[in-house]
Amino acid sequence: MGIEFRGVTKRYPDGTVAVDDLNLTVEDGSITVLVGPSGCGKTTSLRMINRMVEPTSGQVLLDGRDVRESDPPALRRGIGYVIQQAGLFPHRTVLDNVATVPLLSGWGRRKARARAAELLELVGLPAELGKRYPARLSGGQQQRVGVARALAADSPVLLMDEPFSAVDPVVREGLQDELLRLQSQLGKTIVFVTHDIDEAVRLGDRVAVLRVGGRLAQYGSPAEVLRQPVDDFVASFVGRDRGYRGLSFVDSSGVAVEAVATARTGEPLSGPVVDWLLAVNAEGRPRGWVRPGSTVDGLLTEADLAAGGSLYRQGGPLRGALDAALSSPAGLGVTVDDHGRVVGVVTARQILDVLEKRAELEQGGFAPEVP
Ligand SMILES: Nc1ncnc2c1ncn2[C@@H]1O[C@H](COP(=O)(O)OP(=O)(O)OP(=O)(O)O)[C@@H](O)[C@H]1O
Repeated sequence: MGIEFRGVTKRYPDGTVAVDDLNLTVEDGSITVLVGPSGCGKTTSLRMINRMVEPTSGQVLLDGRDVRESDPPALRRGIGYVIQQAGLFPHRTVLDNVATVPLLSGWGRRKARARAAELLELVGLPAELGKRYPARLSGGQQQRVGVARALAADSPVLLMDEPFSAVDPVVREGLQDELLRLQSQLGKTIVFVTHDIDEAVRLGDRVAVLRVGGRLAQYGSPAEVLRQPVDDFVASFVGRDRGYRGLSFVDSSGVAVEAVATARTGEPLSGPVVDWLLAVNAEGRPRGWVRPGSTVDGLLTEADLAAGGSLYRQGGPLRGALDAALSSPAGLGVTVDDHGRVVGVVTARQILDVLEKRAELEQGGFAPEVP
């Protein structure tokens, strides 16, 4: 179910123009992220979709129909909505929180609770948490309940207003992964508001960058926004290391992975260590590096190793490959397969060469060879 903003302006009674002539199409089944600094009109835009805020002029269309044709309470019941700090009812159990919308929609109590239990499982919460009150959950768990509650409407549209901003960065990453996993199963039309550009590029199929005054600055894929910001505002908003972060959207299959000398932990070394040796365990998974010139008495153990850098999956994003190379004590980024076994290594130099070639092609210097 697509959403379209057509020339939408919102002027609050005190004269504040929160959203100024917004034109934006949210594709069916995609995640569109509204991102921008505080006060740029993200929340106002989101709330005009479910009529919690009415536009001063222009139209918001849901599946081609002006939302003003729908009765607001019915419209809101049919659109999932998740807010910061989950907004759970404190005096209802987790299960009853999630069952709220099905109950409001006239489901019987048993059926609504059964559905709520399924949804808790779907968002990765153990069933026994259903009996608790929200105050007895961690922040991350509360957010999951908030997501489960929004999914209970079983609507094709989900509005999410800074749903993960109150939790710490590690929990937030987990919640983001979970949302992407759910989305790959459910294929909802999601409009997600955040002020965090990293979150925006991680989650969004498309990213709308808004500037203060409620004007759309740029609307495009995460890669476009990072690599081709339309102006200084977008460039500074997406940040200084946007070039590096843009590598998240380039796959590393063009980088030739080279063989690496390895040694097994738990076995003796076969001779003097001249070059860096990658230590692997019996399953072929990397454990760290043996420095050149090291001597090992008896069997190679973890205590003999320099800690390894980050690993990256073969063919995964270039950002991971470059990070693996830069964080490796040997200057060699370790490539692993889907089972975590060593495939080989790459250097930062190889990665930069691939990037330079791409840039030349993109600038139209050379046409790609057609076999
Ligand atoms: N009810 C209101 N009355 C008057 N002005 C409002 C009202 N709600 C929001 N505003 C103003 O409209 C502008 C946009 O607010 P909005 O909450 O949509 O922005 P936002 O991008 O979501 O901000 P934040 O990231 O800080 O939540 C701000 O200047 C805000 O102060």
